[in-house]
Amino acid sequence: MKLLIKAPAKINLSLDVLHKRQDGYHEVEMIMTTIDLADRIELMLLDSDSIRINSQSRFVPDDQRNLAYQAAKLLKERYKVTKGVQIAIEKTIPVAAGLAGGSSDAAATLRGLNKLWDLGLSLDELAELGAEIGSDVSFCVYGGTALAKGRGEVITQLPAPPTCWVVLAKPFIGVSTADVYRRLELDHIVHPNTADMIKAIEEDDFNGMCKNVGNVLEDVTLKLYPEVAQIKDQMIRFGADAVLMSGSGPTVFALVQHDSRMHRIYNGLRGFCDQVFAVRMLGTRHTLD
Ligand SMILES: C[C@@](CO)(OP(=O)(O)O)[C@H](O)COP(=O)(O)OP(=O)(O)OC[C@H]1O[C@@H](n2ccc(N)nc2=O)[C@H](O)[C@@H]1O
Ligand SMILES: Nc1ncnc2c1ncn2[C@@H]1O[C@H](COP(=O)(O)OP(=O)(O)O)[C@@H](O)[C@H]1O
Repeated sequence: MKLLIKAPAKINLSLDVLHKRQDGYHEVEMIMTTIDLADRIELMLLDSDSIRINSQSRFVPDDQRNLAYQAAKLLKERYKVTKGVQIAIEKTIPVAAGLAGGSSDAAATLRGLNKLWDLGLSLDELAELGAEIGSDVSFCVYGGTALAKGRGEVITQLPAPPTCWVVLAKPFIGVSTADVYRRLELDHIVHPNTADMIKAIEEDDFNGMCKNVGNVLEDVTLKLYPEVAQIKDQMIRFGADAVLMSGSGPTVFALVQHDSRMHRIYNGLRGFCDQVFAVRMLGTRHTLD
């Protein structure tokens, strides 16, 4: 038996850090949404008691370090599953880019194995397990649009954001999330207005959404990699309605309503960046079937 599952990337429409916690993580408030840029995960049932993993990407580990492997191992141990699985990952989401590709692969593996191994778990139960793998995995289990609090695992669903294009540009660098959080100077943060961003989404107010994008990690990554700021400037010059770095970066995204401007930004950045995509946001949450 085989299952094919899509694992979509996320962007952070806003990302605020409230304080550093005793456990070393940061207390966050983030508005996250899934986009139509996805890895494909193929799960094949094995009768032997093993987890095998492969992907063609040279940037992704082919062993127990892979987050999809960790998802399978967690389910297998927690629910004493005696069957195995072969996990094949076809990467499209850029790696270490602030788009949660690894977290989404893990979340898709949790959703898929729930079915393949016939575990009967709810999305809430899968999201709780996901938090043991990484801070962004719980959100990725649900997908859609949400407010994420705690270290990222406390999820409140929101409606789909106003319709627009998302043009993503990834420079030729990868960023370590841990390093970016470590360098964040908590006393010098300009906090985004999360409440106003939620209001804009709830009222389907595109201009309000654009006005309230903000990411406190942006300054840290911009200082380390000036090319990220250059991409932002170019997107603005090409007519973006709003521009922001996603997560810890280095991917930058533009929100834009008009098709002609989307094309101008996309064509203007191609060749200048490692990878460029023009996609839509995915409004709806995942379901279990
Ligand atoms: C910044 C964000 C925004 O969505 O995403 P990415 O840029 O990674 O996509 C997330 O907060 C990243 O989530 P994720 O990548 O799952 O983080 P984890 O694996 O749990 O943690 C990696 C490291 O980041 C730091 N970390 C992460 C989350 C958090 N709330 N506080 C932290 O300080 C910790 O140092 C941790 O060791
Ligand atoms: N399935 C996976 N896909 C991508 N990266 C993975 C995966 N499993 C483990 N990783 C590791 O996780 C790190 C962060 O990957 P990723 O989730 O793409 O980035 P980000 O945390 O910036 O969203 C990478 O350096 C990679 O080695």
